[in-house]
Amino acid sequence: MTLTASNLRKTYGQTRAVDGVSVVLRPGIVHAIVGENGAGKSTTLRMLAGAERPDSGEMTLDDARYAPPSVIGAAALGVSLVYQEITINRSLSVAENIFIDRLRQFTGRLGLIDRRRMEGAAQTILERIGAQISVSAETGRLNLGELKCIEIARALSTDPKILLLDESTAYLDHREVQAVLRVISELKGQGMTVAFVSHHLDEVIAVADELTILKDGQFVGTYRTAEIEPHEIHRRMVGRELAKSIYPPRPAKDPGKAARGSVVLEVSDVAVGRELSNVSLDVCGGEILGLAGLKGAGAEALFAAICGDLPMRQGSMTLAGEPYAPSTPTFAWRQGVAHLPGDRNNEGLIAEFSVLDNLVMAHPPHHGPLFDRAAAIAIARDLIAQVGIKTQGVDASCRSLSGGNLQKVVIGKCLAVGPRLLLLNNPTRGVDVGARAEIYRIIRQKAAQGVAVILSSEDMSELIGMSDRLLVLRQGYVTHRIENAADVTEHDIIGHMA
Ligand SMILES: Nc1ncnc2c1ncn2[C@@H]1O[C@H](COP(=O)(O)OP(=O)(O)OP(=O)(O)O)[C@@H](O)[C@H]1O
Repeated sequence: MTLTASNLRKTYGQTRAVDGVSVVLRPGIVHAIVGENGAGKSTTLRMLAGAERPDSGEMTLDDARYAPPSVIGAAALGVSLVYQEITINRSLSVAENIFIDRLRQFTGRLGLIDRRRMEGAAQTILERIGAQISVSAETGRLNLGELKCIEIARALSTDPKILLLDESTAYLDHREVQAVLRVISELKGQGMTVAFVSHHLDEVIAVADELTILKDGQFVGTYRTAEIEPHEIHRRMVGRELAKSIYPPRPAKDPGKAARGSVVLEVSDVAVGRELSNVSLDVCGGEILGLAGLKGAGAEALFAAICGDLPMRQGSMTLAGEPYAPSTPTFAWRQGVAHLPGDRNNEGLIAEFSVLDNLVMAHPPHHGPLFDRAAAIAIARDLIAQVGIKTQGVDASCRSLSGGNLQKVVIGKCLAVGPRLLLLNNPTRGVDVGARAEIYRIIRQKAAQGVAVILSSEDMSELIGMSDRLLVLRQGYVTHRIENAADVTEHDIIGHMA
């Protein structure tokens, strides 16, 4: 099926989210849509999938007028969307979520759902995308990557002719990304029409035949991937040439100084639930310690213990040499331990609140007992400029921000507390390449100012580019320690992860 969109426009209040975008999605062709945060990519996909109505513009599906009234209406015509944000109902099982709109197809004569048949069908789709998830699992216990796999499975379950994926790989670990890219190539081989949004150009180059670049809501152009150089894609997306490496240089070693600063956090023989066992590590001021591992390998449990979200089952910690056993996240924040969680929507911020409220929430400035709004505005403006948040203003609701800009708000919130320890879980998830370089610069700068940083990431090149030392976690244990991350390759790390 061919989906053609011409001159689409969509405005939200003062914001022209999409302004004159045209795109043609053809069978057997994988089409990437790329652009900076807030460029209009999600809005474009949402219009193609019936989740938003364009203010103007035309769409056709195989030459027939196409104006889907809803996502369900679009799915009935063969167009299926995987949203950027997680939409799983956590009170339902994996299989129920996959078939949420079509449970009736598994209902027998007595009105009972044939669970075995439904779970078998769910299992087949999950295996197809390489996801190792039990179909009867409670979704409340699953991690973000697993939830994303369920959403992709749900989109595939309607047997679509056109599949639209909005940053679906952002939540996946290395193994899952490879599996999803394989599925995309496979679907292409079967003649399916696929469009996807990604901030990772290596993924675009690996699977996309064509790409459309958007900038500030406007159409820049459509190109054949084989005929455009990566630096040219960047230049047209960002409007300037990007530096060769987006990672700032590691600080030069001063031979007169000790190899490492003083220890900020020491973790000794710590165990957390079933997810983490006998882990010992330390991180010094000025240092970035990277944590590599597949989903559920233990990094999230370790962060949860350090930020007071989960109790330790065993072991002890010290912070700046003092015994440290945080009982709540608030206690940890007050000790200068800032945590950027993997799930920005449920743990990182309150979407209904303004950008300002979210930025200063962890450490509100006050004047005596009263909230100091003037100081809060000054802090928020400074952070908006520092991290490059695209917003209508400090009082705009976070609901009006694009995904990457929401991520930048959570980063700003961490910086606002003046941390001595920064726990970063996939800090640049959904952030465009230009802004990523800026965030890396800020992280390096904080380290240079003496902050200790622990970076957990599913992006291997980010881990290698940013870390000074690296630990590899597997099934809750540290399986490998790399003293000099500058000397390591992705291949070396992956070998210790699986
Ligand atoms: N519901 C909304 N209300 C107000 N503004 C919105 C809404 N949805 C999107 N916008 C604005 O429209 C613009 C485009 O947003 P969109 O989500 O399409 O960008 P994007 O290219 O997908 O960005 P990202 O890479 O960060 O996900 C942004 O400026 C965003 O703030």
